[in-house]
Amino acid sequence: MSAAAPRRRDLAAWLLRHTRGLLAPLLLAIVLRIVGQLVGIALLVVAVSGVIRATAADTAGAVGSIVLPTVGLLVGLALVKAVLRYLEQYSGHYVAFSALASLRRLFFDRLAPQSPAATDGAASGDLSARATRDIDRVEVFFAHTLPPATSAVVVPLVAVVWTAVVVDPVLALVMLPVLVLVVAVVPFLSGRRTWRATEERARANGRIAQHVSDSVAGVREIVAFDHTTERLAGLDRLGREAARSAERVGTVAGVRAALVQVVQFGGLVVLLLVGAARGAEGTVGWPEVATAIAVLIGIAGPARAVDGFVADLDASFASAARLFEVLERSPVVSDPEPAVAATSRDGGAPDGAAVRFTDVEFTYPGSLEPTVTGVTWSVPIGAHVAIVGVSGSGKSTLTSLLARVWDPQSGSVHLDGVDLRDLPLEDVRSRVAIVNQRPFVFGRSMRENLVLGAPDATDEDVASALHVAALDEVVAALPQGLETPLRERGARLSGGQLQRLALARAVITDPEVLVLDESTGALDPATERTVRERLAVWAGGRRTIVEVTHRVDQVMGVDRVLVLDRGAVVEDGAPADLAGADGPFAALLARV
Ligand SMILES: Nc1ncnc2c1ncn2[C@@H]1O[C@H](COP(=O)(O)OP(=O)(O)OP(=O)(O)O)[C@@H](O)[C@H]1O
Repeated sequence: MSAAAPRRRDLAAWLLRHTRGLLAPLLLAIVLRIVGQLVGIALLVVAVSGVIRATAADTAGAVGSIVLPTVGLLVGLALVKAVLRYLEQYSGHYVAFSALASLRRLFFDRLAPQSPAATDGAASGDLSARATRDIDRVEVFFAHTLPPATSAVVVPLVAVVWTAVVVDPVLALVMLPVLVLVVAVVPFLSGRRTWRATEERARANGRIAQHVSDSVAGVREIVAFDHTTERLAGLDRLGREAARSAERVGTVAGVRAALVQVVQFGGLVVLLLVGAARGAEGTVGWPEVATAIAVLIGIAGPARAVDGFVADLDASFASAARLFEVLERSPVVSDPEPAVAATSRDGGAPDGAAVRFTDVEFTYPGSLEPTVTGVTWSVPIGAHVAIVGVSGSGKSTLTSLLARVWDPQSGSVHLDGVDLRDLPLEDVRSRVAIVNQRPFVFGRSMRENLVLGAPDATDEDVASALHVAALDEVVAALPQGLETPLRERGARLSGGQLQRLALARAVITDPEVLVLDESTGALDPATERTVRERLAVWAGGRRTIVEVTHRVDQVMGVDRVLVLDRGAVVEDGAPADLAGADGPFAALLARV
């Protein structure tokens, strides 16, 4: 994760930077709110002054001539306030939801190049919580922070200045400390502790999301191994942790809200006493005192908004910090700078190698030992090579380096004579296709899953890919054929069908290099034979196939075999030669 936790000021600047285009509607929301709240105070003042003037009138006619225009003015102000409120809410939420949409886009945009470091085997539940719940929480920052924060300062100030000028400066002076306490002091009491508890609550919620998503994904194992009680106990424990931090946040928020009330009502009492004293001196009359009280009551709501949003704002910043962590992480691999034009497949390496590893060394982040060490190896264009070796010897890692999922710390990997780091990533992705051990399918139709990497594929391309993967007959037997809906993770497919779909999905992209990472292991021997034969026809000596497998007996027909042991090449040659030698490959064969 990121080195240092960002400060709130940095987070606010960061959020605004990513949503710069929304500043105009945000400003509009602020202005509308300020004007609307001033109109609200005016409503109170007009009503109070109307009542005072009416009580002073001595005839029914005089009362009517005061009340009727006052009521008319009140109705007019109320309508204006209602329209302003609607427009403020509209623009505020327009800003908030547009900001959320762009943060969501940004989240996936930044996450993709961090894969697999940030995603593999990692907290997918926690990541989902960040992409949904945390982004939603940031809404508070846009819709419920800047407008109320600005109006909480501006509206009371305007009202107090108006009181000083129009009503009485001493009464206005009494209001000032109340405002300072309510807007600038009480809401920030115990801020650091609450912020820490809020951050902890956000992290605890992330852990709960992770626990639940693991439990759902692993429900079969949980039931099979009778692990339900332990999972529930784990969930309870996480729930209690989240509740403890929520309680700390809630307690402080409650105390602060009570203090704000005390200060505001205390202010009213003081204003009344000062007003009475000045009334007794004859400096001001009761109408002025009543007007000042109306103003203080009118600004109570806008001023209290600061305390109202501070707790939510903490939660919003805690969520923003969790987003920041993901969005600002460096990508694992990135495009070359300046961008290099994609090389054509006719360019070719001078030595005719489709793939060349030169003294490659690679250590996973956080690992102490290198997983791949000193690997020098090349694969001729059009060859079918196999990588074998015991479990954990680094076979899959080697294919990840070949597809530039990772970059080696030293040495280089060349595709058609060009260092992978000098090729645009898009180019590498389109020229090298990997079929993983655990392919993922989306909850869409079989066709949509098949053409994932080749959205413009024709029916002919689809039919040919299905044929290579020996999936044509399977699809033909399905009542809905290719339109058969699949469930996420391929729940409606057998393991072998899933592998063949993944193979067809790679073949249809017409890659130069096809990497098969134990991707036929779930096929029955007859189907596997068919797939191998068809793949050979498809490759036609032009496309290169790199296959990782444990089934060493199946690789006797390939052109070359690379034997890995603890990340190093221990043998490299034609399978028949290696089988005849008394080396590691022969030893692996003997174990079959
Ligand atoms: N993302 C990762 N982070 C840290 N270590 C990893 C990661 N992926 C794999 N490893 C480690 O690297 C080593 C080689 O793993 P790799 O998957 O490349 O081996 P393999 O030969 O393909 O194994 P298998 O035949 O079991 O699939 C293992 O010790 C593994 O634990």
